[in-house]
Amino acid sequence: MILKNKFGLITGASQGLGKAFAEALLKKDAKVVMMDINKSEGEATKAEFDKKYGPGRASFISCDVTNQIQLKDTFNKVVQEFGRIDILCNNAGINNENMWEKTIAVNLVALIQASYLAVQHMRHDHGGQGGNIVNVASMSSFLPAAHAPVYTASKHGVVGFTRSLAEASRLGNYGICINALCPSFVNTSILDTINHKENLGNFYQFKDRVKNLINVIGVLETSEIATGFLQLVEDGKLNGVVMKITPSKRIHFEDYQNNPCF
Ligand SMILES: NC(=O)C1=CN([C@@H]2O[C@H](COP(=O)(O)OP(=O)(O)OC[C@H]3O[C@@H](n4cnc5c(N)ncnc54)[C@H](O)[C@@H]3O)[C@@H](O)[C@H]2O)C=CC1
Ligand SMILES: CC/C=C\C[C@H](O)/C=C/C=C\C=C\C=C\C(=O)[C@@H](O)C/C=C\CCC(=O)O
Repeated sequence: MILKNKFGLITGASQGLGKAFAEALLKKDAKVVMMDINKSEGEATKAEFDKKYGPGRASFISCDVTNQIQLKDTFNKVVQEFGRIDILCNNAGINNENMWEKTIAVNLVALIQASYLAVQHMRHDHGGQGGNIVNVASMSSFLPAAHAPVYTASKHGVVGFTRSLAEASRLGNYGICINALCPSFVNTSILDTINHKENLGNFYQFKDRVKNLINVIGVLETSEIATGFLQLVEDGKLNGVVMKITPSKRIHFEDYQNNPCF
C-alpha cells in the first residue's frame, strides 16, 4: 500500500507503541487518527505531531475501546470527517491479572469489535476500498507465562482471531490484509506492570522469573516494532501472517506451514 494521503486509525496511540506506529505513518505522508482513553497524553502527542509534521495530519479522539458506543461513534466520526479508513491498528492493551475481565475486554473483545467495524467499512465485496488491519499481539501469544495467565490468553486469542479473519478475507474476497504483530519485550510503560501487585495479583510471586527473562533476552525499542508495522502495512500482499520481533532474531515470521491436524 502506498501510504501517502492514506488514513490510519490506531488504538492506544497516546504513548508507547501506538504513538510510534502513528509517527511511522506520518513520516510516510499518511494521516492518522489516534484513539486512546488517556486524553491528556493523547492531546500532548497530537500537539507534538502538529509541530513536527504540520497541523491537520494527526487527530486525537478520546475513546475507551471497551465502550461499544464510543468505539462505534469514533468509527462513524472518522468516516464522516475523512471519508475513509485505509488502515486500522488494534494496539490498545493492558496487563492486569487482578482485573482480568478488563484485560480480556481491552486486549481481545475490543480488538474484535474494532476489526469488525473496519471490515464492514473496508470490504471490497460490500463496496469498500479494501484496507489493512494490524493486530498487536505479543511473543506471549506462543508461551506460557506464570506471571500473567489472562494477558497471555488474550494474546493467544489475538493470533487465532487474526489468522481466522484473514482466512475469511481471502476466501470472501474482502480485499483486506489482516496480520498480527508479536513483539517480545519493548521499552514502554507496560513493562512496569510486572513490579506491581495491583497488576499481577495472585501471580505477583512469579515476577522475578519474568524479570530474569527480560534481563536475559533484552528489551527492544519502539522504533524497531514500528519498522515491522510499516512492513506489514506497505507490503500489500501479506495476509494472515504472524510477524515476530525479538532481540535475537529481529523481524521474522511464525511458520505455520504444517497443519497439525494431519
Ligand atoms: N511493551 C511491550 O513489551 C509489549 C507490548 N505489547 C502490546 O503492545 C500494545 C501497546 O502497549 P505498549 O505501548 O507497550 O504499552 P503502553 O501502556 O505504553 O500503551 C498502551 C496504550 O493503550 C491505552 N489504553 C489502555 N486501555 C485502553 C482503553 N480501554 N481504550 C483506549 N486505549 C486504552 C493506554 O492509555 C496506552 O496509551 C499492547 O497491546 C501490548 O500488549 C506486545 C508485546 C510487547
Ligand atoms: C509483562 C509485561 C507486559 C507485556 C509484555 C509483552 O507482551 C511481551 C512479552 C514477551 C514474552 C513473554 C514471555 C514470557 C515467558 C514466560 O514467562 C515463561 O515462559 C518463562 C520461562 C522461563 C524463564 C526463564 C527461567 O526463569 O527459567
